[in-house]
Amino acid sequence: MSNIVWHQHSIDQAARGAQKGQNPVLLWFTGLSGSGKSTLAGALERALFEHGFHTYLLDGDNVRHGLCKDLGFSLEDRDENLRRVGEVAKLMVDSGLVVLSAFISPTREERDRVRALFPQGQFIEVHVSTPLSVCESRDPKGLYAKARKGEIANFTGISSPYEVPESAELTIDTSKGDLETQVNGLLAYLKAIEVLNPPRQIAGAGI
Ligand SMILES: Nc1ncnc2c1ncn2[C@@H]1O[C@H](COP(=O)(O)OS(=O)(=O)O)[C@@H](OP(=O)(O)O)[C@H]1O
Ligand SMILES: Nc1ncnc2c1ncn2[C@@H]1O[C@H](COP(=O)(O)OP(=O)(O)O)[C@@H](O)[C@H]1O
Repeated sequence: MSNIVWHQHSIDQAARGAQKGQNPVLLWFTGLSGSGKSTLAGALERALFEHGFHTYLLDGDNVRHGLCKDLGFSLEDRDENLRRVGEVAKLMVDSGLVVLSAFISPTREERDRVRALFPQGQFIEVHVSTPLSVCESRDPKGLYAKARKGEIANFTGISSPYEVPESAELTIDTSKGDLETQVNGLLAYLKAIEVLNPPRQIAGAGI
């Protein structure tokens, strides 16, 4: 690595964000399987998209079909999964996007490693805190039933740990309230931290 020097290009993250009329951030949804990460992140992305914002949603199930198709669910493989996702999310934020991600991301160390890739305030951890009992009763993919029967090894919450975040920016339990209220709460948060209402002018660009 010592022979590789960072090349600073003239178009930077601030310019790309300003062109899109937004301040780029990463919204990191973490929680048990079935807690509602994909549903919440998907509904928030739709609301942002419909308001004209430029977004991208990285979803665990989808990323594991391509970029991370070689990885399983040991703690080492999850670490590598989240390392790759963190780096991809960083590039996407650098491109000026509002990035959303939906990964179980079961350990504090993994989540903090991704957080450390970003300046203060740009990584927003959303703990989807729906209790295990509710996630298990939902079981939309039948995975909990299989895990209980021992047919899936290392299943989060059953035979593999989930470490509850200690300092998430937001916590949402999807067994309480409705999706619309939860999405409105997220939008209000993004508005309060000025992701949604930055100046749109690019100084000196003549446009
Ligand atoms: N052993 C085991 N444990 C947990 N989850 C499992 C497992 N095997 C398969 N699945 C399915 O994979 C989805 C989780 O992938 P992630 O990339 O989000 O996991 S991780 O962040 O690397 O821990 C997860 O998707 P979600 O239900 O959307 O969370 C499951 O459908
Ligand atoms: N906000 C919500 N309110 C009520 N039920 C929800 C909500 N979000 C998800 N669900 C239910 O939970 C199930 C799992 O949601 P999903 O988004 O796939 O979770 P995850 O991505 O965390 O695995 C869905 O099929 C749905 O029935």
